[in-house]
Amino acid sequence: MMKGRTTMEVGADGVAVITIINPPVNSLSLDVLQSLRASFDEALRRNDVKAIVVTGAKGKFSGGFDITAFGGIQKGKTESPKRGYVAVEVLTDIVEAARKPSVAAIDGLALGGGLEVAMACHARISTSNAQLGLPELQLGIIPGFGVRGSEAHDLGLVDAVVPANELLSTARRWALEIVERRKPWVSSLYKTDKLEPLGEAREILKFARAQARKQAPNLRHPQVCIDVIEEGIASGPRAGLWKEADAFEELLRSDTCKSLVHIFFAQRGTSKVPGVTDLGLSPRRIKKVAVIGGGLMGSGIATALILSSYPVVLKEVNNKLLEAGIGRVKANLQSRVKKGKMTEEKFGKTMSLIQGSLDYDNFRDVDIVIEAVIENVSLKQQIFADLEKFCPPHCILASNTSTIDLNLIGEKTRSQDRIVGAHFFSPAHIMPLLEIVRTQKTSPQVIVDVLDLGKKIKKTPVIVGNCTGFAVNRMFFPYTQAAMLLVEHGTDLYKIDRAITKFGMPMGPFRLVDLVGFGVGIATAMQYIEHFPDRTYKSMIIPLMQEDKRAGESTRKGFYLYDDKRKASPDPELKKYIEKAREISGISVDPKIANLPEKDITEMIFFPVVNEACRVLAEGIAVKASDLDIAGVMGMGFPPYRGGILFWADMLGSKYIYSRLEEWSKQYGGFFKPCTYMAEKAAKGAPLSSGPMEQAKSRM
Ligand SMILES: C[C@H](O)CC(=O)SCCNC(=O)CCNC(=O)[C@H](O)C(C)(C)COP(=O)(O)OP(=O)(O)OC[C@H]1O[C@@H](n2cnc3c(N)ncnc32)[C@H](O)[C@@H]1OP(=O)(O)O
Repeated sequence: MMKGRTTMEVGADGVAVITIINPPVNSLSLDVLQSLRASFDEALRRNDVKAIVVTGAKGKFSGGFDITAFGGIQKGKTESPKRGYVAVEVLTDIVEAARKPSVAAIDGLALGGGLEVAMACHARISTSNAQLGLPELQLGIIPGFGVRGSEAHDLGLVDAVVPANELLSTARRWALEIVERRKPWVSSLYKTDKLEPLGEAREILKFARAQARKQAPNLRHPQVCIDVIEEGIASGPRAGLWKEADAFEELLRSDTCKSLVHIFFAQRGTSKVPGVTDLGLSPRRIKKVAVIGGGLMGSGIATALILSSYPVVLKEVNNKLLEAGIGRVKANLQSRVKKGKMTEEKFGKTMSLIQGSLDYDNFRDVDIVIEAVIENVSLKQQIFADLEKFCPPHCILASNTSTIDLNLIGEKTRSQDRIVGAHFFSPAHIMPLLEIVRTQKTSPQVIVDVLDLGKKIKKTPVIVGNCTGFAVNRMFFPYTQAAMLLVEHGTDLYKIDRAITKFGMPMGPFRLVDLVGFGVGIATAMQYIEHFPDRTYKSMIIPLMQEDKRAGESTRKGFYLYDDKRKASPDPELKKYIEKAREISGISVDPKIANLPEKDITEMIFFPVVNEACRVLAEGIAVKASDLDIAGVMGMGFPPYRGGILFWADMLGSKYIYSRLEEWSKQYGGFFKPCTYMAEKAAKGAPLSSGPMEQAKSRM
């Protein structure tokens, strides 16, 4: 079956309009490229065609090369096109070198290969809002940036910006004016007016290389991108094109590219949930939201909502707390103003969307309530019973709890079908993940509504089942515990944080505990001790430190010491707490663990996380492995270029991970014991992400 095509219509003015058609984003499949080539051949052959306009159907120029084709090439199922086929043969030798001029008419988007098609034309006309960019670095290939049409005009990337309804007529006229030599006939490939002399260019590239190394030390493709640019500048455009073709072929097969392409589709796949999103339900419109609790989480959630233009009622129990809550929202927005991301006018408008309240009077017309009070079961039960009385019967009742069973929260109501978890990650107006927790009674309509709200406030929603810690906190509880175990057995704690940040996490486990605060750390550890006693590593390090009034960054002392600027530095005093903790647990320093190489540190920290992710998958808490990959990337900052926790694990192989965990569990105890699911996968040499073998008893 053909995957996309182009059409060509020749007008009385002698302009052939070639339209790319491949919904939903007019991506450039090989079929589209073949057809583009055929349309160009025909336009060049026909005597009634003087000039060409290239555009995309339904207001989108093109979203770039067809990413779905990458998977086939990477797995060796489909052949990749001949070396240089796209960039040299089609775009340069047919489009750019054509005897008749072409103009790109760009609306919506021109990304990646889409922008390259536009660049191969001899002029570009765009709408002011069109999105132009080369986002390929995000896929592990080259290169990457993006601008809007009007900015592209300032940069000289497009030649004119016009309203959408004048786009085609302007492009046609422009194309004819090139024929008549009233407008310049420009080949982008040979343009040099923005290039510095070679020596200077090399200095700039050297600087760019250093910057890229600093920002992305684990990534090779940004460096390759710079190599290709240098080749183009030093040896000429065609040499650059061929180097690009070779680099593309190589990078396409890299683990980084495979991981990032996986993340691209996994992210879009989180909102596809069998039995929920395939029932034909449309999301109901949410006009007004209430948030209960103006603490750190509540104020962050309220900020996220008003930033996306939702009117919000923020409820607190007294004036003082209410003022503090609204003050936090204000501070969140002010920080955007300071960074130049928000104008004063927009600040005022956004703040006007929030209304404080001390009672439920303003709850009579809200469509969803998000409760974000402290983690106290009876308090939450009371709130939900009140909500049932004061809110309209259609209103969704959501809780931001990170640990408490939702069935328990809704126990005193008859509204179980509209109770749902909306678990945000702190800071809620910044972190991109939203865990939507459903119980067996939550109605699909409610889930569809919350999914839609999540997307509207620019979160990536992941739907999970109800259990202690849900998906993210549950998968990652062994992250800190493994770190404590290693320290008690002799690894230097700062070495652990260094190894883990080198791996690509935004911060190591100790820096993270400092940030979260020891109070929260101990409270959640208690939950794990209660619910997963067989595999919780109990260390006294944190409680001992807390007794000494060290409670993390907020007290300026935790595993690190913090100065006025929140800069962390190691503290030699920690030794005494670690030694005391060892005394209590009866553990002595193991020379092997004291001298662990970084690779082993990383594995001993992350394989228990993989193990727990397997349990979450086997229990049906997540619908599919890729949802857990996204949850870890968006909620914990697991490096996307490693594809997410289970994707990464599968690259190492289930057998290897299982054997390492087995070995450690014999030496260091049940904390490392591989779960049954992993044992079964390893025995068959099957990928961990392949899902439960028997129908898992779904907890959703
Ligand atoms: C040779 C070149 O250098 C190589 C390349 O061109 S590589 C490709 C470069 N292009 C990109 O990276 C763009 C990737 N796409 C995007 O950023 C976004 O999808 C977008 C901005 C185009 C649209 O975003 P949005 O409107 O939010 O819709 P979104 O849900 O992301 O996409 C809609 C659908 O189009 C698909 N899609 C988007 N871009 C695609 C592409 N380039 N190829 C194939 N499918 C694509 C998505 O998978 C999704 O499919 P689904 O409905 O089955 O889930």
